[in-house]
Amino acid sequence: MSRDMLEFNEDLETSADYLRKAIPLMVQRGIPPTPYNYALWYAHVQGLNPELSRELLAEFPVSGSYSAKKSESLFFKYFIKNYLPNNPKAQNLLVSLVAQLARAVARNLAGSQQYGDSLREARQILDQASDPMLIQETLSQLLADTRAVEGMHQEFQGELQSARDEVELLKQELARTQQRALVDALTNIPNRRAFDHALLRALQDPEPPTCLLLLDLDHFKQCNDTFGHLMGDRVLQITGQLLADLRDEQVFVARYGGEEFAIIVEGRLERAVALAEQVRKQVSAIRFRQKPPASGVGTVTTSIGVVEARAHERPEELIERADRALYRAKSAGRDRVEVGETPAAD
Ligand SMILES: Nc1nc2c(ncn2[C@@H]2O[C@H](COP(=O)(O)OP(=O)(O)OP(=O)(O)O)[C@@H](O)[C@H]2O)c(=O)[nH]1
Repeated sequence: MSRDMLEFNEDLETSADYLRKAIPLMVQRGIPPTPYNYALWYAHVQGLNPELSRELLAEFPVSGSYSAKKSESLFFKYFIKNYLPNNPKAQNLLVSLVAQLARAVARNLAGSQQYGDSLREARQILDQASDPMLIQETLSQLLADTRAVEGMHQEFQGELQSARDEVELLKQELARTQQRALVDALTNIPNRRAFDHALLRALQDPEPPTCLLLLDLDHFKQCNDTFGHLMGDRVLQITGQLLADLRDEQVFVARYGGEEFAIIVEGRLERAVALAEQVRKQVSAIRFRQKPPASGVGTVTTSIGVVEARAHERPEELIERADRALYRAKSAGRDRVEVGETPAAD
């Protein structure tokens, strides 16, 4: 989870406790109970985002004056923009959820205040009353008020529960969005962005060594020109599927872009080279047909550059070396695997 993310997965008791802590802080500063403000101060007492807390306390000191604009911009910064990037559906859901919760809290607060008043009133009467009828009446009234407030709290708990359910739906929606952002739409395998993350992660751990394979389909322009762009897409999909079938704990595959693919192997160079040879052969075995009335059968080959990472090598350096090896494979006639300089060459 990025440190910008705010999570709301506490149980009912804890969330009610957070609200109880947030409200006096808002009252102290004369902050109106708007949805934005509830969300901000709730997140502050939750204490999970020190940056938000710092900024909130700096913008709204006890003696300072309230500004709706400032509060709105903080809400957008910490909730909408960072929490749900590029997902208007989830953003709208979140806004309506906060508004709904704020209404529930306001109702609950007003009810509690009324109950407090009726308790005080009852106490005054009981302190002075000597008439048993009046005492009886006051106690009955108190009992009725207590029941009413109990009911109201139950309703509030129900509203908190339904808010929790909605937050759960929002989280699932967010997870789906994040997942979609990491998958290539045509081949359904991880995309360049996912590859960047995976390579960075792999390089952080020196053991086992990390190898990188860069694959580029040969003369793919010609394939598109002869068989049509749709068939070209199909070839990319088949290649993606073929690579996906190679995946295991140590092998990560991705569409690197266009007609290029990448494979990260967490293991020795020998294993990576063997895998590259296997892929090269499998790709060259792919057959595809022109649409009737044409009857040509197409084949495709691939050139592959393979390198093993050096100690502390940065991703861009490793990619650059794999790219150089790939370029050599192309220059040497294509449909071949070229291995970059080994770590020992340094
Ligand atoms: N069908 C299809 N073609 C694509 C896609 N992405 C890139 N291409 C095509 O891939 C071709 C790549 O061509 P070039 O970079 O000239 O390379 P090449 O023809 O493969 O030749 P070499 O790499 O030198 O062997 C271009 O014609 C692109 O239009 C895609 O998603 N679908």
